[in-house]
Amino acid sequence: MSTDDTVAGPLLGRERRSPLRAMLALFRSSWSRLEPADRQKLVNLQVSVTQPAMATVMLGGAVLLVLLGCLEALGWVAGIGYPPALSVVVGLVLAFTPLLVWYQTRWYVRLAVLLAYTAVLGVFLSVPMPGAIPQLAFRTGLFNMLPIAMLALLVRRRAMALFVGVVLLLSLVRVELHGAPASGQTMYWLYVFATLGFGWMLRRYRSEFAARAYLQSMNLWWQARTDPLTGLLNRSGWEAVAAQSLGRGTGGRVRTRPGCLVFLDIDHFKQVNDTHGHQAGDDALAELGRIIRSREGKDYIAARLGGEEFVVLARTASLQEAWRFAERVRADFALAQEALGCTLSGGLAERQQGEDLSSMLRRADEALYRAKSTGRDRLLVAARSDGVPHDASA
Ligand SMILES: Nc1nc2c(ncn2[C@@H]2O[C@H](COP(=O)(O)OP(=O)(O)OP(=O)(O)O)[C@@H](O)[C@H]2O)c(=O)[nH]1
Repeated sequence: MSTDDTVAGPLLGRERRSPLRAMLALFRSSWSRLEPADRQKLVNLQVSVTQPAMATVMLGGAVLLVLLGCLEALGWVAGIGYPPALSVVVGLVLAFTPLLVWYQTRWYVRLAVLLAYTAVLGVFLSVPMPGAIPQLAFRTGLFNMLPIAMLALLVRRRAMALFVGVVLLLSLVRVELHGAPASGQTMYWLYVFATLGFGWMLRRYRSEFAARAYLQSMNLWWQARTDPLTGLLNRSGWEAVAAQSLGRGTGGRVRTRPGCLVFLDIDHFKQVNDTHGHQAGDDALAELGRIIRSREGKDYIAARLGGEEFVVLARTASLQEAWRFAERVRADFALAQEALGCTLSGGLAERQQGEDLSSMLRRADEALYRAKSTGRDRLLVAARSDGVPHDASA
């Protein structure tokens, strides 16, 4: 899960809607609500889950071909023109393809193996040799189990499209070479398209289910890491998101701006609670959250750490930009809370080479402490760790 997304909408519970609307909703996939990075993660996750099932289905098809070859040799079932021994040998060779699907890491190689496997199995199960007796209805039925299972298991759209192409091509070749089974061409194509349709539906269901479960888990993740009063991240959410964001590069470009941390704390908040009541205190906290959200810039990660302490990591801001942001928040808050006379103090720390989050937080906290002890209602910038003082307001 990419942790720098915004909150992912309401929880997806059991939605009450008409059956028709529920069916149509399957066509508006929840995938569209996922960020590209999350989609990629979900694709990888689904591939890893469906891979063993896919390998098992492929092994099953190969075993079926060996079995048919043996039964044909015994004269228990009618053949379609291929020597039974060849069916057995081809079946045994195909039995190794699941290993390739299992161990091969490149998806397009796996797909090529699957397509080749499908073509070969399709020929031996349902495309007869020209001139052979077309005892085909049940054989084709057996083969068409494969598209249903594979479409339910294929994850990537391109893979699905190519797979459908191979199945249609096989069906076409078979009709061209030998006509449709006794039930007739119309019935045959209905059968083929119903097979593909059901397979596609299963795949749709699977990926929709995965996307919804993923969105649910993302929602729960954010709920557990969001402060309900202010809508900002809570401490654990901020630590996770901010630490991850600090560690992340800027896509190969050298970051010229170091980033800053702003630590804000409402002055005499206990007094606000004691004098005007807890609700007035809550309102002041919510107001500060709203102001921070309205003033924060791109790449800002804001949180309520607890009580009346707020923190903002301005990932790519210069000290001057962070200062201007904090100053606007301080002024907006003083204005909004004029009636209560509620003010804000803050400490700012500019990130130093290789500095981690806890060190920035500690320095900003020291600056905040100095702002509090020198009169409150002000911002101060932390000295660098080598002791050189900063002056961002200049
Ligand atoms: N209304 C409300 N009050 C809270 C909440 N969380 C913590 N507080 C109160 O915030 C107050 C914090 O008080 P102090 O830590 O003494 O800080 P202060 O009074 O702001 O003093 P300075 O920070 O030194 O200016 C306490 O009275 C807490 O009960 C909350 O969610 N809502």
